[in-house]
Amino acid sequence: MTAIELRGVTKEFPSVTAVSDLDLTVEEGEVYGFLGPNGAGKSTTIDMVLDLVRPTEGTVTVLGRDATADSVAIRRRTGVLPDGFSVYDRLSGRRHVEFAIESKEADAEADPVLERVGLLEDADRKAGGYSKGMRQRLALAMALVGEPDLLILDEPSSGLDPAGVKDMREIVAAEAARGATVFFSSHVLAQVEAVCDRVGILREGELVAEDSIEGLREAVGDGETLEVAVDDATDAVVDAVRAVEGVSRVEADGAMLRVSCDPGVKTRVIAAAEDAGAVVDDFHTEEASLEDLFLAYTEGEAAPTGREDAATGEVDA
Ligand SMILES: Nc1ncnc2c1ncn2[C@@H]1O[C@H](COP(=O)(O)OP(=O)(O)OP(=O)(O)O)[C@@H](O)[C@H]1O
Repeated sequence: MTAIELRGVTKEFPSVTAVSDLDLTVEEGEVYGFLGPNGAGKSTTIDMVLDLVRPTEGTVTVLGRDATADSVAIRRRTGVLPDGFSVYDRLSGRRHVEFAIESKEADAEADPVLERVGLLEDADRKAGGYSKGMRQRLALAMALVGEPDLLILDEPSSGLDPAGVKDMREIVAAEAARGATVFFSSHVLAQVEAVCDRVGILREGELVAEDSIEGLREAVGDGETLEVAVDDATDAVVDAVRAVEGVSRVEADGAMLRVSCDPGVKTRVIAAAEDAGAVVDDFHTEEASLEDLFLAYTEGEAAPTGREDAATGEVDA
């Protein structure tokens, strides 16, 4: 069974098409990162999965059920951490979790889940006095109630300090290990890289890439940057390196050369620099960061070749 399946889903608002003919499949047990720039249609997609918004066209199936017809049953097996969660100021943290237990009719106690998110000591305080990070931990606690089959986390690390981000990452890993599916939308790309098996990148309502991070790196192609520390990055050295086959770009910053090149031409780059009179002190390669990949897929003409294949999921990981 797939956890989330969208087929030909379009959502038109009066002035904008937020999601356009979207096909998306999230397998059971998968941690799926959902990325895209502002306004790409991520929240609208999540809202359709949760039946808060109805598609103009297409079908949404969640945990094997129709998202519209069976929304109550789906909600009972789904934990949601919404973007911009607001607390009931006068209720305690514990009361919030109890409320989640009651509304899901879960056979669960509040304290273990409060402890899991690090809020047990503050559980009896009014949530109105919680810090932003504490509110986010509370939202996560409510999402975790009743061991849901599907966790939908919209910007889960928002407002969390580094310790909170680490806790959240460990909780996502533990939930996945227990067999839950996690659908994770985020702008914090390092988070996505750390926890997700696969990512989908949405752009103007369409899925422009879907693969493992590794697969996306390969699809982008020239994902490698070689940093070479030399005694003196003269014009002659830069020109010699630029002339090496497989080098697409060279930047000189003081005594540091940054070389964008195909994998496998490293040795020739170093040799060319030395032949041109440079003394190479040190070198190392950097893989394309997720930021680089994200920009490559979402910014205008810079979209990489292979994107069309990636969009149909045909790029091998
Ligand atoms: N209720 C609505 N009425 C009209 N337009 C809407 C509505 N909800 C969303 N939109 C529009 O649909 C498009 C997609 O918005 P959406 O909130 O889904 O994007 P997003 O990827 O979640 O963005 P962000 O990262 O900024 O939260 C935007 O152009 C937005 O203005």
